[in-house]
Amino acid sequence: MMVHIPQVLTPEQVSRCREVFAQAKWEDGRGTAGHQSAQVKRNLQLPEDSPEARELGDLVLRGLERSPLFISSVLPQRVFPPLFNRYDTRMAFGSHVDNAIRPIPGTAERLRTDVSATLFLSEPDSYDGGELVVEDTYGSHSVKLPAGDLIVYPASSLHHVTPVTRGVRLASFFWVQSMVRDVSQRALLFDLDMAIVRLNQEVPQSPSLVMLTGVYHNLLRQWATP
Ligand SMILES: O=C(O)CCC(=O)C(=O)O
Ligand SMILES: [Fe+2]
Repeated sequence: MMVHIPQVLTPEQVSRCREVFAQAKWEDGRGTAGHQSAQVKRNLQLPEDSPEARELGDLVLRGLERSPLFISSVLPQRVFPPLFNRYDTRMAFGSHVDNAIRPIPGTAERLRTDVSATLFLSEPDSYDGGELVVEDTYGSHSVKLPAGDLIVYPASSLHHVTPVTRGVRLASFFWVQSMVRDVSQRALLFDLDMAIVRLNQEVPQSPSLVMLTGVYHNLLRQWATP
């Protein structure tokens, strides 16, 4: 299940990110990669514990909290502090699966990565290449979104970023531990939630809304580990 979540950041917030990026010290992205992905990763990142990553990470986290589509599709339990990457011309990230467990920087805790996320921060016409390509059982999906938009996809998916052939691709990326670990259960809850929202618009007083909302919460009660 891939979900496109538009406008998690406003154009002003995207501009603030680019302003900070222009002054920041970037480091080799291989520092946070696992053994296999380090071999195919060619990009730059802001250091995890830098004040820049913390300031911009907070912007992203606040954007996520305001997004009903993010909450409904991901059912977040914990969000990894957002990281930021940059692909200059000729940089790319080959095919890999993200590490299942990640230490949360600055804490003794760890997060299970159920959902992976990329928030695009460069306008699509400012660079060529740099598509995020995600494989699932229905084939491969190529994603390049307007600055400020987010894509979420199962962290279990093989994915890669194609080489940037012109310009610079900037993004935020992070992982989420979901209250519902199983992707097919999450997808069912998301479909049900969207159907309830639609029915509420089409037939606002429908008695079926009460029953369907009950089914939603009772499924969540069975499947969620809050
Ligand atoms: O840059 C992206 O869109 C994805 C980055 C990624 O796959 C990773 O850091 O694991
Ligand atoms: Fe990845």
